Amino acid sequence: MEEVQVIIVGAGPAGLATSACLNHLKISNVVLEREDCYASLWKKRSYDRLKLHLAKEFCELPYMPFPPNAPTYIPKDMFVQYLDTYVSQLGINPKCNQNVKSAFYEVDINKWRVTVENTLLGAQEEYLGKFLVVASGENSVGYVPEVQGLDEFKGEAIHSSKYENGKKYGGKNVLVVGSGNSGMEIAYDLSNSGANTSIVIRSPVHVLNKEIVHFGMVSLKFLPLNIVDKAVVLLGKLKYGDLTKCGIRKPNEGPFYLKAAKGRAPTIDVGSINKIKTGEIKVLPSITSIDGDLIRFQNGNVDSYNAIIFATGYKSSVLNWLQVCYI
Ligand SMILES: NC(=O)C1=CN([C@@H]2O[C@H](COP(=O)(O)OP(=O)(O)OC[C@H]3O[C@@H](n4cnc5c(N)ncnc54)[C@H](OP(=O)(O)O)[C@@H]3O)[C@@H](O)[C@H]2O)C=CC1
Ligand SMILES: O=C(O)C(=O)Cc1c[nH]c2ccccc12
Repeated sequence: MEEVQVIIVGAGPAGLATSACLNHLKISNVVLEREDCYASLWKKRSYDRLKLHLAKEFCELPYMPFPPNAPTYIPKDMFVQYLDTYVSQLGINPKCNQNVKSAFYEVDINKWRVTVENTLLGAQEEYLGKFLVVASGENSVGYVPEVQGLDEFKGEAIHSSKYENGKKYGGKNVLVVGSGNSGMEIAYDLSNSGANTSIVIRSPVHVLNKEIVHFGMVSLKFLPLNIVDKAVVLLGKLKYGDLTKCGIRKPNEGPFYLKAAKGRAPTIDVGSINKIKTGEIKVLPSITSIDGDLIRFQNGNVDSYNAIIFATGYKSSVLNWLQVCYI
């Protein structure tokens, strides 16, 4: 049993940054990580062409700015290098292969008791701490919806977290399901690799580009959110025109409101919108069923596909282990 002031669950950027701040204040802490490395989503479950969508000044962690010569939008590998340097320079010592099974607050001793399975040893370990920080992320477990016939689908079906690049999909009919940032960018990547690409867009979504988002982020320092939302929606309309005829509807609420209130980020266009406009990427409504290699859609379309990439988002795992919630 190890006792510290603060137990941090999750060694992604948020958990690492929390540990760095506590180290700076000389407050004892431990970072527990389920995977065999820190920043596992960045290292193992993100596609090759990924770059941060927000400018570097909005993505740096405490005590370590990006160097002035770093590009404005940091590519994935550079962000991973940055995190490696961060961990070594700020004295962070994440404990990997530590799968948190339960965390509850013991009222008698005023401490959190966290039970962990050491997945290397298969043994159970315990930690006690005055504070618990949940930094296990919103993107913990890939979510794939239930679709009638999916189990017998004749082609390949993967979650977006397993997608690296489009190399092997050239000439294939590929369906991307989901129009969040992963889905839109993967569709673009597939199309660039010569795949006949379609994308399912089932709900309204804001489409902006990174320059408009940057303008919004800077404006938020001076202006209220509803004004910034109006301005960025207008800029989006000037840039892209009316996308409803392409099958992309706009939500009623603004993009920064939706990010702040519901955690839903706008889709940052990296080139897919132009491909949708030219018909290189085909937009489809929800899937109704799958039969062999045939996929049926809500508008009555039926087509044959070689692969499906489910860019349908993630589920948080916190409710699986957090027993008492004082938040
Ligand atoms: N460069 C960057 O900074 C990047 C950042 N990200 C971020 O990572 C996070 C995760 O992104 P992402 O992986 O795109 O996941 P998201 O949760 O953002 O998007 C999931 C998408 O899948 C759709 N969906 C879910 N179930 C179905 C279904 N049954 N049929 C059709 N569509 C469905 C959702 O639609 P609905 O709204 O209808 O549920 C939504 O459009 C986000 O915050 C995103 O912004 C991602 C990629 C790159
Ligand atoms: O990480 C994401 O969800 C992004 O795509 C970048 C992002 C973070 N916060 C935002 C607020 C408005 C627009 C995009 C983002």
